[in-house]
Amino acid sequence: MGESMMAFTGVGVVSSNGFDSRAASCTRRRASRTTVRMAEELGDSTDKPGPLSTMEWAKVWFDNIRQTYVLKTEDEYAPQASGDIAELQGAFPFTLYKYFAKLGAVYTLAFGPKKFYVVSDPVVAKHILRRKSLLYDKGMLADILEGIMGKGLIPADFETWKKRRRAIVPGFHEAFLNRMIRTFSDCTTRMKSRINGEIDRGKGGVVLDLEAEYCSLALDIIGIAVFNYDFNSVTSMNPIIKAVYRMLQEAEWRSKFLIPIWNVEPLNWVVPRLRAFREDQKLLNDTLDGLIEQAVSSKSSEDLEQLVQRDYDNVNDPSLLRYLVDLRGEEATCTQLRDDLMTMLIAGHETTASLLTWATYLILQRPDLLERVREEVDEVLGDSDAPTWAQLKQLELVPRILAEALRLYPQPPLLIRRALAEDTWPQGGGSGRVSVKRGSDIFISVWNLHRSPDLWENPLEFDPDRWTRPYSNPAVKGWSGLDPARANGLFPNEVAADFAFLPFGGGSRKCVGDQFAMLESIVAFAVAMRDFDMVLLDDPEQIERELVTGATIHTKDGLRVRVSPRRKGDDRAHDKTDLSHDDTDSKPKQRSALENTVMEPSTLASVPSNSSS
Ligand code: HEM
Repeated sequence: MGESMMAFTGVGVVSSNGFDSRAASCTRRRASRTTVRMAEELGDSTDKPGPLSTMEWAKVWFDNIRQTYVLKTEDEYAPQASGDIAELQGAFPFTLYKYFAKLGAVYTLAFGPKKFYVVSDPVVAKHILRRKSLLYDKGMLADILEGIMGKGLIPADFETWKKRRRAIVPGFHEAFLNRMIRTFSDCTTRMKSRINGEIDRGKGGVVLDLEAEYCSLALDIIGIAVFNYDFNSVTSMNPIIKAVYRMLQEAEWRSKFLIPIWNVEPLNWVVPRLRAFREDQKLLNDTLDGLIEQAVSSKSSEDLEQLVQRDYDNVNDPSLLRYLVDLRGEEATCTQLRDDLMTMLIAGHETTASLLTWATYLILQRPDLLERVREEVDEVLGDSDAPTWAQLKQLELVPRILAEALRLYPQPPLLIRRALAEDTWPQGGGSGRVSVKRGSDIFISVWNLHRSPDLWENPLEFDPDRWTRPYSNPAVKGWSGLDPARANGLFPNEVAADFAFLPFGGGSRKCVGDQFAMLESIVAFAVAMRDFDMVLLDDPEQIERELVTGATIHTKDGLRVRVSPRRKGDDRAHDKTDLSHDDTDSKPKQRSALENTVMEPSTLASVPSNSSS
């Protein structure tokens, strides 16, 4: 099934992922606040119902088959989409948008014994992700990822998740993030030097696949941040890097595969693909085990308060592994630590690379915005390759561009949940209140939410300045609209748009690495835009037509860009072809490409105005 897997603190800024990283002296209060906050995020449900038994599953599937194929009746509450399953493979999230236009903000899809609710409504999304989060788990996503991430945060059972989340979230404290800014700039500088080397060899310009460049950059950064291991994939390739890439591809492939054949143990030794995966997994596990053993052998048990006061500028190993091993009171087995690390490696790698890819793709079609970005970055960072947190906080347009890239290309485009108890959803913009049974599978379509004409002005337009203008639609009952004043931090998040914008999810399962990822992307994007002139070589309309998706959204064959050193002022006045796809005309080109990809505006107009009833 083509569903997807998947998910700033400054001094005095409260992080939205459950951790308030104020001054170090507040640490004890902060630790208990993490627990309180977590309780709040778990919503107003009281107990977490357990997973379904085999007998319960048999009944759910029997009822689905009976309703869909024997009685041929629709769900009592939500319209049902009918379509060719082949149409859904590969382009699944985008196809869901077409059905959204026809059927509204909540509808169902049926395949064999399976039935899915597709939700494109911010009020219902908030209900599921935040208000009643205890009534839902990750369902199919956990089934798919367990073989890769074990009991890491994404597929873990509830008790393990609660314990590990409580340990991991405070690990992204201010001193750690501050130290990571140095890692972001060091790795970005390394990428820059390599590109400059290629440019020199190419006599002034070179054609690069920027998607691959950003992928290497993000891998190097996450390796250092999570387990203090430098893959150095920006400049080299070795068996471990290859194994990581194949593991990521496997996670992506499994997320699209209908039958979980990898759960049939003997097949893992017979099917070549699964056998190769096992070998990669062993290589990677051995490497991680070695790093974990090393960390454990030099363990220095400390309280959270002491850990966040460490002099991160001077420690040899600033990694999350070091923090998790040293954290007193949350001791974990080596296997658990490995699962934690593997989960963060996978969750934090391609997501960030995709964000950088799409932000670059979008800005290269808007020379007017590129000029503004360069003005901002020149003014705030000057020529520095080592920005400070204080400088990063002064950037305004860059974070808005990244937020807008995440709006148009959310990573992942779908969030997956399963109802563990009967529940009735609020009306929101839908045509009526929907009741779901225990065992119902749900896709929250972030792609649809982010492009809904009910929730955004000119939803398909790349308009980073929208994040400065309030927007509301009283017809979507219970939705408080976009209010830039609610964006409490360096970038607009789900709170600013009241769950119409879910770049990092929301509620108790919200991304733990949101601020890390945004800081990383701000550094890399700002430096790349400041220092290079780039020309998009492929036709944006074709790129849009051929989007590929799994856990993240990719171009079909990479983002081909001609890169040369940035020419400033007079130099550039002599040659106007270096800035972007077509910089002779500063009118936005973005809109038409986006419109052609997914849905005609006329179709959009026919989206039932969910809002009226
Ligand atoms: C631009 C980059 C990123 C994006 C767009 C992103 C997006 C997301 C989203 C949407 C979720 C929620 C999934 C759900 O509710 O089902 C999530 C969860 C998660 N993310 Fe991220 N993420 C990014 C970077 C990172 C990084 C850098 C890390 C780690 C260093 C990370 C670690 C995680 C983990 C562990 C979870 C699971 C949390 C839980 O279930 O408690 N992510 N991410």
